[in-house]
Amino acid sequence: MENIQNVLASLPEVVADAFGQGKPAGYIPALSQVDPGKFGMAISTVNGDDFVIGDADEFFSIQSISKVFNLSLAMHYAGEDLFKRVGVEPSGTTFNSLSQLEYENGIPRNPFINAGALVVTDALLEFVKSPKRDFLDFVRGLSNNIDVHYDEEVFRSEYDNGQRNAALANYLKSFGNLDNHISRVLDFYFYQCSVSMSCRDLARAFRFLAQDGRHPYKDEQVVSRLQARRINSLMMTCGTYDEAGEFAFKVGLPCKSGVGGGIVAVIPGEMSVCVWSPELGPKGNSIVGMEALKYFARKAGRSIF
Ligand SMILES: NC(=O)CC[C@H](N)C(=O)O
Repeated sequence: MENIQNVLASLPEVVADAFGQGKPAGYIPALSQVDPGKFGMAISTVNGDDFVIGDADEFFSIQSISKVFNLSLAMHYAGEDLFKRVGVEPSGTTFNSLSQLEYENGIPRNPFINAGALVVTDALLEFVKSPKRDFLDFVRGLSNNIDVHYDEEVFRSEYDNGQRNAALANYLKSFGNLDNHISRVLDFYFYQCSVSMSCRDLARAFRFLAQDGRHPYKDEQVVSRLQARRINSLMMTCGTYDEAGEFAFKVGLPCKSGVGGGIVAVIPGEMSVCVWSPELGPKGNSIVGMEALKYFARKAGRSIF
């Protein structure tokens, strides 16, 4: 493989034309204020090496990337039972779609659309004593960075504009697929989305998925080997919503995106990669981020296919 740092160094030029085609998320006002020209990328290898470029050490809102942490914790505690309440099929709909829930009787298609993440959040609440603290500690441990924090302004902004998520939660509750009070589930869900991390933090934190579930900094399993494989498979088929086919086609790696403009990709057995650039395409995924991953995967000769 061509030297990783060289591939990274060539990226800003490669992705230059992709800027200006999308917009930062507008429906969460705090996110629309982020500088659209930001670009960073980080790689964390299973040997413990980091490679970074651009704004890779700047904090940004992880948004739906948090759904992987949420799912990992819930799978760790609840095991197989979780999948009685949430499916493992791609949805082919937007991440915050309501319509499927009605004809599929309140069982969300997968854990990475908002409805699915709300169910997983509800399940996780059964196992954690101090949900917010435990979640933040978990993510800080995975990234080995105590400075990882939650952003109060983003949280407020989400809460004040969270009518669609509230509708999803109410709908799930009406089908009996939420045990906890709706406001408790939403509060914890918005908290998870409001965590701020850098590309370097996220690349490090996702390394457990590149190394069979082993914690990147502790001598323990985050999830079992089989669970790590399953999480990767869900990222591949559902991690970028109704653009998952396009990602499989063009990038060929398990990916998880967030409307903060971050995308994390996993190369099992080798490394995890995080790219960040806030301008989103119509499906809610970073346009520049996708271009960067496409180039990286091709140049580095990596794909799971
Ligand atoms: N795709 C995303 O990143 C969506 C997360 C966002 N907090 C929401 O619930 O709408």
